[in-house]
Amino acid sequence: MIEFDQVTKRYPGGTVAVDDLSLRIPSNEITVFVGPSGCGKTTSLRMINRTIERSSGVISIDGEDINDRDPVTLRRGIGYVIQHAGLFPHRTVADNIATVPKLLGWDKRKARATAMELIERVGLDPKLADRYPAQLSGGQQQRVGVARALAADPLIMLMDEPFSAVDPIVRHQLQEELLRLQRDIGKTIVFVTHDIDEAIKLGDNVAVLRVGGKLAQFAPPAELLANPADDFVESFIGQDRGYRALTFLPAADLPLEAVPDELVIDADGKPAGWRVDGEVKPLGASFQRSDSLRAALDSVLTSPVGHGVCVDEGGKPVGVIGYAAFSGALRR
Ligand SMILES: Nc1ncnc2c1ncn2[C@@H]1O[C@H](COP(=O)(O)OP(=O)(O)OP(=O)(O)O)[C@@H](O)[C@H]1O
Repeated sequence: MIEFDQVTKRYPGGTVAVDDLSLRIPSNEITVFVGPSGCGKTTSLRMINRTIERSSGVISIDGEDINDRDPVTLRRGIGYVIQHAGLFPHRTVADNIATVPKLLGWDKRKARATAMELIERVGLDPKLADRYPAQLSGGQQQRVGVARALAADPLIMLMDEPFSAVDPIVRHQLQEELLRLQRDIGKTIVFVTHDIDEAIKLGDNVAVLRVGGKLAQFAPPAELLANPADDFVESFIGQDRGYRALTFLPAADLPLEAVPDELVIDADGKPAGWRVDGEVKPLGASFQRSDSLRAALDSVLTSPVGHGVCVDEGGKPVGVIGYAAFSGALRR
């Protein structure tokens, strides 16, 4: 766990970039710092690896004050990914990735083998290993940046707007890959973005900061969407928060109604459609208990009779729901 305890950063000249910040960043999860430009996100992030020194308060990692650690060793144990990847232009992809292993004195063969393994892990073609950064697309460069940060197998990864400089489609892919990668590696990731949608998509927890470096709210995405702490958080989240919250809430608690006779069941016991005025109409989408409320609502919206079908893992119907099931869903 990384803990901020009443941390303040005052730059020479008097700007208070971070003001009395206290929060606990859980291990093995993604925590996102989000907020408008100048609210102190980068400053907060960089105080963790001491590339910026705090003015007061304490930042600790697993209970140990980071100021008691040697900054160089501290930094080697913390991966760091920035916008535009920040790759060394005169080093190949493999050599860029092997930067920290080499600094740590690994032999060449081991460093190369680790680089090749990471190239595949972040979804890059191994043929790119001997290219230079300028010969890669923006999205590929970011993947190399992530691979480089992972090379020494750090417990913590700091990511500062890593996906901001690529187009929306590549950005979406990189976000998906980060989530996939994180399911395997389970690092403690602190991620900075100004994009609330990115924060909600990636974060297990989201810290919303306001200008002046004050924490406005620290909560999981579903909680943020359902219960914004104040008007600032609400307006920062933007429109459709009720609808967006459905993605994070489980369908498991929805009250199911009995399967009605109008549901047509095929020879395998699976739902095949709805009988409406003597005709069989297509079923629409079905959902499982383990899906989100969004999937459940989709099943209602796509049903010809306004009833979504809940199926078990074998695809057999266990009950149905109507629109009324969603009333008050966010207030539970
Ligand atoms: N080296 C510095 N010297 C003086 N003031 C600074 C310095 N670095 C940042 N600041 C100021 O501190 C405040 C917070 O900056 P910071 O870069 O942490 O914000 P941010 O939320 O990451 O912004 P952005 O989204 O625009 O990158 C800003 O007002 C900024 O101008």
